[in-house]
Order: sequence, then C-alpha cells, then structure tokens
Amino acid sequence: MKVAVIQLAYDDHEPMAERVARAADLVRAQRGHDLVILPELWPMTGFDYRRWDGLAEALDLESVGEDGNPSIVAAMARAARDAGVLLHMGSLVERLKAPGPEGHSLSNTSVVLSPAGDPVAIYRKVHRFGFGSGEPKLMEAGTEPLARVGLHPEGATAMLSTCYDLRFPELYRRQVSAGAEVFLVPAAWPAARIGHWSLLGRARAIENQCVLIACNTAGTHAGYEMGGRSQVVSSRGEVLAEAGAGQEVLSVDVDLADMATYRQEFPVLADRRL
Ligand SMILES: NC(=O)CCC(=O)C(=O)O
Repeated sequence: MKVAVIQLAYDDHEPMAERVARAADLVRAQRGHDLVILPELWPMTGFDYRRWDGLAEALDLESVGEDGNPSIVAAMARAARDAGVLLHMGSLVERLKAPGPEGHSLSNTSVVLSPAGDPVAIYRKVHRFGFGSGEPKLMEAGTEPLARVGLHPEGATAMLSTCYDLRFPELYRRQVSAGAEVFLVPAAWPAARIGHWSLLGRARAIENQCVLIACNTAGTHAGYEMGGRSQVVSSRGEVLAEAGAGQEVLSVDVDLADMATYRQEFPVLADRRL
C-alpha cells in the first residue's frame, strides 16, 4: 500500500478558503497513492479556539457557503475523486445537528472519503484536549471508538483516532481487539511535547503490532509552534519514514502482509489477559 502523509504547515494569516484550496491541490498531487492523510483541525486551526464556532461546518457534501466556496468535505471529496485516492481528510470543527448530552454543538470530527468521494468512515475525537478550556469546554466527546475503514489493495482494517487520543493506550487495545491492523492518527501536536508524540506513536504500534500512520501539523498558530515529525511505523516498531519540522509530504510503501507474518512469528497479542 502506498501512503502519502501530508504534513501541512499554516499560520494565523491564511484565510480558511485559501488553505482548503491549497490542501486540495496537495491531495490532487498524490495521484498514484492508495491512501492520503491530512492533519487534525487544519482548516479551522488546531489551537485558535476562539475562531472555532464561527468557522464550524456541518458535514455536508452538497452545500456552498455564502462566499461561493463548497463545504470543506465537498472540496475534499472532489480532491479525492480527482486524485483517485482513499482520503483521510484529517479533522474539522463539525457543527452538530443538535447539541449533545453536554450541551455543546461542536465536535472534532475526522472523515475518510473513498476514491469516488463518498464518506466511508467518521470519527469524533473521544479524548478532548485542553484541560477545561478548548475542546472540553466547546466540544462534545466522541462516543464511538471503533470507526473503521477497509484499506485497499490489501484489504486490511484501519481504525481512526486523533492526536491526544495517543495518550490513552486502552483505546488502541480496544481497537486491536476489534480487528485493527492499522492506526490512522491526524494531529495538531505542539513542538513543546514532540518527544511524547514520537514515542507514544511508536509505543502504540509496538504494543499492538499494528502499523501506525500519524500525520501532524507544522507552522505556528495562536502562539503555538507545531511539532511536525509525522511518522509511519511498522507493526515491528520500525520507523519507515519520519518528517522534519516543516511542511512536507511523506510518500511511503507499507507492506501490510508483513504484519500477519510478524504477528505469527511473535504472537504477543495472544498473551493478553483482558
Ligand atoms: N490537539 C491535541 O490533541 C494536542 C495534544 C497534545 O498537545 C498533547 O497530548 O500533548
């Protein structure tokens, strides 16, 4: 499986519509890959909480905004179709149809689009980052931890999670117990804690004998320098590719068949005591 990891950089000045157009062009340039992934909350910015409510969008493949631009999901669906790729479009600030149990109308929502541009998986971030401000103050927590997507050509099962989720190993153990072979993780993880990002991603791959494809953000916004260092880690724990700190696209061949071989050679998952 050929994967493109688009480590997008952005700052506070680029209007959202321009960033969406720029990301769509980057996706189109990845024709020939099987899977393309973008980071967390890149359209609305990962850390500028004050802008989220004004920029939030419903998940909508049809609508055109007042500015004449298509919805973000529609723009990404078009890019996926143009490139002929399975596209994990990262996450956006979703405006929910109705407030959830905690009274919030927003969610940090990831969408995966098929090469035909149809949504095939949706994941709402389960562990909200912000310690009382930001996500927990403004967003509902996701309640569905097992969002899955079939990967072609090998037919492996990928499961979705987002950024801060990486700190909660029980989520990934649950996913592997439900059949996950690949973890797809978009993020907006700051440079200040980038050592944790690298190590936790590798740990989640090793302890679950899964491939990890983790796409971080670059640039600086709302005063936070983002850390980059997107990575693709094999089920053996080998780092197949790692980005630097700036904008970069990783293009990686991932041998999914090797995961089955490795799980047979070293059957640690069989020794789980749940
Ligand atoms: N966007 C996030 O979830 C940030 C997570 C983070 O900075 C951390 O876990 O550290």
